[in-house]
Amino acid sequence: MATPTVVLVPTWGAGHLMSLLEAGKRLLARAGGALSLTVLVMRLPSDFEQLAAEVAGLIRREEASGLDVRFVHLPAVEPPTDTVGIEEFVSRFVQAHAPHVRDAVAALDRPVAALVLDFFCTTLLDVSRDLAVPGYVYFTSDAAMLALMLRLPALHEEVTVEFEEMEGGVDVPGLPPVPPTSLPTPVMDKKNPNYTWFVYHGRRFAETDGIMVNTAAELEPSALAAIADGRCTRGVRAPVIYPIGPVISFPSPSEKKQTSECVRWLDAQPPASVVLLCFGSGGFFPAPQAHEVAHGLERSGHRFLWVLRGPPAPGSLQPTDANLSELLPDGFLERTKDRGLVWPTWAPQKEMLAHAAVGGFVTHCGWNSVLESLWHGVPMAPWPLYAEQHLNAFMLVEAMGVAVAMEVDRKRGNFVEAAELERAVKELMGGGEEGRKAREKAVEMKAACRNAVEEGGSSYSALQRLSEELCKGAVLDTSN
Ligand SMILES: COc1cc(-c2[o+]c3cc(O)cc([O-])c3cc2O[C@@H]2O[C@H](CO)[C@H](O)[C@H](O)[C@H]2O)cc(OC)c1O
Ligand SMILES: O=c1ccn([C@@H]2O[C@H](COP(=O)(O)OP(=O)(O)O)[C@@H](O)[C@H]2O)c(=O)[nH]1
Repeated sequence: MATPTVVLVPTWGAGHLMSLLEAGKRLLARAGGALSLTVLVMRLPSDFEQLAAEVAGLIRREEASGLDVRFVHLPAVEPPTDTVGIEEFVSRFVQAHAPHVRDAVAALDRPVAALVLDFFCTTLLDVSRDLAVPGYVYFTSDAAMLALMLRLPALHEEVTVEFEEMEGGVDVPGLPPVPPTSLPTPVMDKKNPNYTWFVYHGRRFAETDGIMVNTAAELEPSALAAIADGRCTRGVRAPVIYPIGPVISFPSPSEKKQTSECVRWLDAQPPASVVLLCFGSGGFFPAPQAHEVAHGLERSGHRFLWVLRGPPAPGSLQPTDANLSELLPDGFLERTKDRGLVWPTWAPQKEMLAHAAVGGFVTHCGWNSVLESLWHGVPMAPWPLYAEQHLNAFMLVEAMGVAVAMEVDRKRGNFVEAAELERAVKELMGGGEEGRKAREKAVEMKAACRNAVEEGGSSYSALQRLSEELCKGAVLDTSN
């Protein structure tokens, strides 16, 4: 019999595709040759040209890796043109692929052990049901966000006004009461279709055979316990949760490129002396905000490495390389040249966080960035920008204690004043009690992350359980 296959259905964001693929490869390793991977690839619309090229590059690298991973390209679909945001767009674009997903899975020449769907793809649970194949979700973000999404269908009924208008914090079991201003962007506006899609996905998560989540039991014990106990899904069966993280994909030695100039700059700095600022695949600053950051960094007196991107070109969602003379105050680069570097393009973030010179991280709180920071024991100052990042920021400070608080004005486009950045950087890099505690906690989390994925660790064992579960059910024939 051909090796049974696990079918992965990713979406394409930087933090989604790589993460799901890496999780799939770890599952293969645990199955010891008893499973293979099939990845269904959706053709991106023409305005995602740059992203499509990155996805194609990634697929070429994986195909050359010698692992049992096959890529199946799905026929193109007409993208929806009347959507209001990324959440609605991705959900409807994926939904339009359902017949192609069904045909592609039914046509596979090997038994299918399961469909593993990115969290925007829950409409495809209908396909798994139709083909009688187990359906799982891979959740690329944290257990806190998962708890909120599972709780959302009931919260929607209980809270009849906008969350911002309610008294007190939002009740999500396993989390401290969540200030409405820390909710993910789509949850801030109930009339928006993005919100409706989030309620939909939250409801469908409870129908899965299991949810793999990119966290470790030791990082978020309270949120994970609340989900497992059914407190987030009262009245409905609690989904089976597999915390398998941190799932971080590191380049293999053969994939390692030349050392970047920004990493060489770090080589010349003292240990734990540099604050790194980097804002994910989508973060950028217009000139007024860049000026505030520059003044804040200059006044902090600390060494810095600042990854600064400029606004996207018209019709694109991706930041451009920064034009530093347009974005920065006059004379800033000259005045700070002995202790700072502004890097205007994509940066090797994982390598930078691994560097001994980096002592703190001002981050947009994308979950992959958070995990990379914890993996290296680097404490953070949160500057959330979009998606679920405000919730992540809240959890990093209030529940995990690995970050110092920073005031971000969400009503002014997540604006941070120079004086506030200066204060937070001083706290993070030296200064007071809050910074000291965050540094201590980050070191604890580093050990927890590494233990979790080692043989016998909590995430290793969760992946082992899942792999056994999938191998047991992998005799399904979808061909009839
Ligand atoms: C699929 O393509 C993209 C997805 C996102 C995106 O959008 C998003 C919207 C939300 O309201 C909540 C989210 O959690 C979310 C997540 C998300 O992608 C990133 O996912 C990471 C792991 O979950 C991470 O936590 C980041 O914070 C998210 O930004 C965004 C995007 O372009 C920026 C896509 O192309
Ligand atoms: O200049 C950059 C910006 C981002 N990243 C990587 O891109 C991913 C971003 O994922 P995250 O979930 O943090 O945020 P998103 O970009 O999805 O909002 C992380 O692996 C980062 O290390 C990087 O390598 N260089």
